[in-house]
Amino acid sequence: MSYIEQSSIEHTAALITSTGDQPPWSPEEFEALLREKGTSYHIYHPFHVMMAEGKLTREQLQGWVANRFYYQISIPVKDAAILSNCPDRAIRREWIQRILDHDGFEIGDVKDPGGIEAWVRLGEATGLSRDDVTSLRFVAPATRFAVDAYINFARQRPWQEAVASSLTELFAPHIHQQRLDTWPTHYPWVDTAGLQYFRNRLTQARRDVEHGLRFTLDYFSQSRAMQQRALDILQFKLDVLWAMADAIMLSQCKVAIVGPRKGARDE
Ligand SMILES: O=C(O)c1cc(C(=O)O)c2c(n1)C(=O)C(=O)c1cc(C(=O)O)[nH]c1-2
Repeated sequence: MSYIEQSSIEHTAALITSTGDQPPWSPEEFEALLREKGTSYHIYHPFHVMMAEGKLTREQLQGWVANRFYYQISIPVKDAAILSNCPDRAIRREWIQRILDHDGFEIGDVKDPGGIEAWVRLGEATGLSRDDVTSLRFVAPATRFAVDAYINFARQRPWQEAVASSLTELFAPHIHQQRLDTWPTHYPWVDTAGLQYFRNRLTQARRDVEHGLRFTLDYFSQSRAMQQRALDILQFKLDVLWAMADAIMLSQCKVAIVGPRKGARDE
């Protein structure tokens, strides 16, 4: 059964009322199980391991940045889907900050270009042009499929499930810090000003996850079955990130073996 079939709205309702054989885990046990999922975070994917060890070529690092831009522009769309499904004003007031973080804003004298713009500057710091990044011409088809699965999940599933799917951010500060620590040594040709995106996310991700985790621990604690559902959702999102890394790695291999796809890189 697929993630989505497994979790029809009727099924979610059944999970709430299900007594099951076992009582719910305590909040501490449940949180520990969510955190244990970090063992399959994409920081352990061979492509990210190579990145951290300085083994990527310039073209491979550029390929990662260009592909990841599709994730960057999709995050606020995903967050807008959550807002559109959520009737709870208090949740929406907190959640909307995520869209501002990525899209940026200008309110009176206060301006923030936002995370998407910071990612374009990261691309420029690696030697790509703004158009190389924003045109999406280097994005591999399977990267789109993986990222679109995440957007579709947020559109189609109850907003509480979509909130839980953001919890991979529990593990994100570590990978951002790893890049800040290793890139200047391994990839000295990358302008360090371009690493600002990673610096910004250290605090933003911790704040986001504090909110998302508090909500998930509370909402999904009504039964053991619901807690298991939250763990499965987190696994789905880990798989999205892993699949994205697979897609990026394979697209870089193909470039090396058979040359660029027509319409990409040779333009
Ligand atoms: O660079 C990364 O490895 C990484 C991972 C993740 C994540 O774990 O989902 C996010 C980000 N970065 C990130 O920058 C970001 O803004 C973000 C938002 C979300 C989300 O699910 O809402 N994940 C992530």
